[in-house]
Amino acid sequence: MVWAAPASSGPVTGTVVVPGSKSLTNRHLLLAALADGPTTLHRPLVSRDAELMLGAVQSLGVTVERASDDSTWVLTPPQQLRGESTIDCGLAGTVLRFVPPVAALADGPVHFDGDEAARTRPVAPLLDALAALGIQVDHGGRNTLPFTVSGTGRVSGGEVGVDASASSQFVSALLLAAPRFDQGLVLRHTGDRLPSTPHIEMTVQTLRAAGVQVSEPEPGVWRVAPGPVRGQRIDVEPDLSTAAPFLAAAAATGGTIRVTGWPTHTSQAGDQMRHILTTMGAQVEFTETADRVGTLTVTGPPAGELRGADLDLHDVGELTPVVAALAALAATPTRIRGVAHLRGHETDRLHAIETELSRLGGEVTQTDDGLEILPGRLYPGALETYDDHRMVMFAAVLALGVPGTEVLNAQTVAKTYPAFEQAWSALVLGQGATAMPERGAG
Ligand SMILES: O=C(O)C1=C[C@@H](OP(=O)(O)O)[C@@H](O)[C@H](O)C1
Ligand SMILES: C=C(OP(=O)(O)O)C(=O)O
Repeated sequence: MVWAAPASSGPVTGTVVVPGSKSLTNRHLLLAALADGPTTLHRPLVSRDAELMLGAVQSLGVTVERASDDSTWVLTPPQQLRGESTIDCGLAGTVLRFVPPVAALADGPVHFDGDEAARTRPVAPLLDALAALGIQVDHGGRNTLPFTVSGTGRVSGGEVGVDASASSQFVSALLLAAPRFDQGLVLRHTGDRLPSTPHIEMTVQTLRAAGVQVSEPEPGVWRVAPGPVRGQRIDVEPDLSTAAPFLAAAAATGGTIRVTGWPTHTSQAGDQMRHILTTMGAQVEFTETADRVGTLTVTGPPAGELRGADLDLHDVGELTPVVAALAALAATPTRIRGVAHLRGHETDRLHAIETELSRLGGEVTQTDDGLEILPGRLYPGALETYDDHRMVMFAAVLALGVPGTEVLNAQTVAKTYPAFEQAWSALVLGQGATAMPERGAG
């Protein structure tokens, strides 16, 4: 599908309700498979990545009841996780990395495959760690998809190292399954850098909320005690990284965007947009509206006054495409650092951003670990999106300032937000205040 993404004809203003967090939904779905009773998810993300994780846990024997409007999912784990199954990872890092350690607890072989592009996403350090824990993994020497984990119903656990410099998800994956290992796990990160640490903190908090004992005896070492994982009732937070392009729209156009349901305290990377947008000259306000949630309001500076910035996005790499698009609309240069690992995301994101911004005439240079973006006039063109949902969001933000921009294969945004184009167009064209109707409120 070619999407004619709208340009703004003035300040973009409105109230936005974004869908549930991908990272939280998929952690809770996975833990539901390991739990000692049913788990109820209220307002889960309904998107390709969430459906892939749901399909994965169903293949392992979890039963799922979905409310007709998908506002609630109830998951009941089996007595014994089932082998002889096949898992489609699609292009979801969370499925590719989080499910294999759980598959080792199944009672037979579990086969993994996914999209062509997923075969180039890093997974070898995780497979090596599983092998070091005595789990049989067959990958035909490729060290990537497709591979088979031969579950035997139990994993003894113990101590293991993993080099997670390519993805924090290797650490999260091992920690999430660890309470069900006989001896639990002591995990040591062996690499020199560790990206996306808020996502590891999210894993630790999610485990603790399910009654699991987790400690970090020293930086880069985690200890998970063996024990039950409690089935729970969870209200899934909105996805703050999905909120990022909407907030960017206010910043780029001198408009005002309000996002409701913003958690007061959260481990989500998207929360960092508050700091990034303030640095670039926007005004950011948070008003608590109920217990532990509020409304985040971003008001952009007057047209032409958005500033570039020097930003280390190592901890929040998934924000890079949207921030890069915003930087291209700013009045002064931007440097983005600390995100070399984005070369192993849904696509090589540094290459993708450089190529697509250059296509519109933007001045952008890829560095060892990031991007330098200079202000300048942009011209319309048709932007490739590389099967990457965040490249669709990148293109949407750029298009605000470049009338006539087209976005190719825009439906790939369904990885995390199937209704993104409609919500975005309605907001930018001023037709609707709410980007997504609130489902199953209350
Ligand atoms: O654990 C998670 O839910 C995620 C961790 C991060 O991965 P990397 O550490 O590979 O960047 C992040 O970029 C991704 O969008 C989601
Ligand atoms: C890197 C991302 O996804 P994944 O969970 O597939 O790694 C992302 O959503 O930006």
